[in-house]
Amino acid sequence: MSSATGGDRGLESSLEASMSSTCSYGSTRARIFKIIVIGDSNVGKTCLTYRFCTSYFPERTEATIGVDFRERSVEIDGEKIKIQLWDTAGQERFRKSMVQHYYRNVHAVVFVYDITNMASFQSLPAWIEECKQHLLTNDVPRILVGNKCDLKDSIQVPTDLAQKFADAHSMPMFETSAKNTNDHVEAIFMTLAHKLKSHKPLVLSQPPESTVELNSVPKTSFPCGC
Ligand SMILES: Nc1nc2c(ncn2[C@@H]2O[C@H](COP(=O)(O)OP(=O)(O)OP(=O)(O)O)[C@@H](O)[C@H]2O)c(=O)[nH]1
Ligand SMILES: [Mg+2]
Repeated sequence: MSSATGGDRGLESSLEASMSSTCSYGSTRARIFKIIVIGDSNVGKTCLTYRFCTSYFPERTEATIGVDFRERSVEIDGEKIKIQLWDTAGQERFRKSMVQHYYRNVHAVVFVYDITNMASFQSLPAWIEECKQHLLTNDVPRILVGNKCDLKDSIQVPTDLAQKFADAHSMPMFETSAKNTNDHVEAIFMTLAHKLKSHKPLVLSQPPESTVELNSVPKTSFPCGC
């Protein structure tokens, strides 16, 4: 895992380098998909990305400062793909200087809210607006994830409300728990990876923005299984 905070030129350069769209596995080139994970502080972005990339739930997390990267290589239909998750800071003071980097060459966006925290759900329009302001069009696949569904007694955001919101924004919606081992975290990111993989780049050696053509996301849902 690597991380970056604002003001560090070295890290900024490595950030730019990490944005290339392919990497080598021996003689094979693998496509890299950059997925940004955004949402309010404390919703569980770091835990979700950990769960997918390491299979573990971190016992203790600190508020993310700037952005952390986690990667996982997967094989889909015989093709090696690198999924690069950008775990962004939810706190305004920890994200300001890095925001312009998040949105460059993004292949997909994961919006996260906490199902036990209505305010985190109500913040979603602001996160969507921020994406718009950074010129992310609706062609970039986006999914909505309600986290912490293991906390059944504290639910504040009903599934049907979240589903309506997701439908209104043409996003698939998933409820999950980074804490529970069998709560779809793997399936959620793999669904996204399948979607990205099915969009063949036009020319592999071009920069990502001109090589990946992405279609709009169908309406699907994946409510909490716990
Ligand atoms: N019960 C439960 N707690 C969770 C879950 N996911 C995260 N948490 C807890 O929620 C708190 C915040 O988790 P983080 O992953 O650090 O939140 P974040 O969204 O990355 O926060 P920022 O980095 O500040 O933006 C931690 O105490 C986690 O242990 C979950 O699925 N269930
Ligand atoms: Mg975090």
